[in-house]
Amino acid sequence: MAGVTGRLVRGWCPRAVRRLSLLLTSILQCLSFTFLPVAKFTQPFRNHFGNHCWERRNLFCPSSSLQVPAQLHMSKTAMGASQKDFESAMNQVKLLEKDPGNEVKLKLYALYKQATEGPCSTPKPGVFDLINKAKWDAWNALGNLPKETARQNYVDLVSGLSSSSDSSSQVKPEADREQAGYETLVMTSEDGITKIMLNRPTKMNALTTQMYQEIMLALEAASKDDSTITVLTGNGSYFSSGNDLTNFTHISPDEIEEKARRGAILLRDFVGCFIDFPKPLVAAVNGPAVGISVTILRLFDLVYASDRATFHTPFSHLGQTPEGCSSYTFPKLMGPGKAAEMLIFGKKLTAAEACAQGLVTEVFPDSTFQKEVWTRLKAYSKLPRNALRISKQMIRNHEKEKLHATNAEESRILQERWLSDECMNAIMNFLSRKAKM
Ligand SMILES: CCCCCC/C=C/C(=O)SCCNC(=O)CCNC(=O)[C@H](O)C(C)(C)COP(=O)(O)OP(=O)(O)OC[C@H]1O[C@@H](n2cnc3c(N)ncnc32)[C@H](O)[C@@H]1OP(=O)(O)O
Repeated sequence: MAGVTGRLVRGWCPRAVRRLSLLLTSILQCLSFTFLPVAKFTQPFRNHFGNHCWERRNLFCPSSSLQVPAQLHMSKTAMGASQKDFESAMNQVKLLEKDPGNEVKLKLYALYKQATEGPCSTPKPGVFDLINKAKWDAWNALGNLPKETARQNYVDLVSGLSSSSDSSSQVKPEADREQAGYETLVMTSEDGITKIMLNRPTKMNALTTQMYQEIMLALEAASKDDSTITVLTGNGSYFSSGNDLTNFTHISPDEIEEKARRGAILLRDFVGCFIDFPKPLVAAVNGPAVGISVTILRLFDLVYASDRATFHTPFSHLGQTPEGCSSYTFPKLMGPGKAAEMLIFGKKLTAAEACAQGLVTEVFPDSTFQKEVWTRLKAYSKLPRNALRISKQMIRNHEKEKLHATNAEESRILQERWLSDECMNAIMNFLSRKAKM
């Protein structure tokens, strides 16, 4: 990478050098994937390389396997909760049906640490270690709060959560329940359908690193909830404009290679979630789709599109290469020639063309799109849940291994592409296009 940078810098005018520096500090923020906002501090508990399972237990109760200090084994006093109450609260947390949200999880974490270890005395994590820093800040903010009080507060907090969780579980399953804890998505469950809506309409639902993470979290939750069908759609005029190109900002030159490596891991995990998703997965493509939001469509079981939608994969224009398993799925679906037009030459398809190629299942007039799609899906969601799930898996299992291998290879190749001059220049052009107007 140093070679590429050196080559580029030599012979450039100062303005170009500044632009290069912007670019280099920018490229592949999609790679700064651990730089999640505090709200997503659950991420470290994810097994990146494994089976996409989330180990929430560790967050709520970070030391469930930890020996409780002897001095905590005391009976309930006027001061507060007994050790038994505390342990029972820890168990209750693990049983919570509804995610209490990251703010509450931070509080639980802090109180737990204070109750078991006392005031925070560990070194403050670095400024870039946002997740651990958020946890450290929450713990440190408790100052010298006595262990007993922290324990009581923990028990009280969990008790409040459990009662609100009880009352929410009495809500009729049909009720539209918006899931808390997402900043870039709106996730709702209604009529046996879990809807994940991309929610950055002013940016055409361009996918930020946070969004990739939240989509993975949402899919994980949807795979386990009691819904029959999961739907991905977009808020506003676009389905999604693909990878957010401002992800490629604020990265220093010496970080680039490492961030590219981590970016490839995130890409592989993100696409892996779609390959492995166990229930019927539907895309309601409400408007134009670009890049990765097009390629992953072949991993859905149904793709319903508005007649206003278009399908565009301008990878070559961006100095990049196909992902989302499209280098395997598109030629298989539409033949190598049509796939080449899309994936190599960036030909944009209309909804009708995408339907003719088999990428879209059915096209609806934009004016009736929402009504027709949701009526159809509500009817489907009443079909026997397990039969749908098993049938989906029977269809998908044939090619799962091939899909994972393709996904790994595409991610590896993109990792290299992100470091190329072609990719840097293309992204710089996009970022500077408004300035040129
Ligand atoms: C872990 C995964 C790693 C990534 C895997 C690889 C993924 C690859 C891809 O997805 S490649 C595709 C990347 N996307 C694009 O190239 C699209 C870029 N955007 C556009 O071409 C246009 O914005 C448009 C055609 C989508 C819409 O054009 P228009 O109708 O003229 O609107 P604006 O351009 O004014 O857009 C409004 C507003 O949104 C911002 N925006 C739109 N798309 C993106 C984007 N992809 N990245 C960043 N920002 C985007 C645009 O800048 C405007 O913002 P502003 O009003 O200027 O603040």
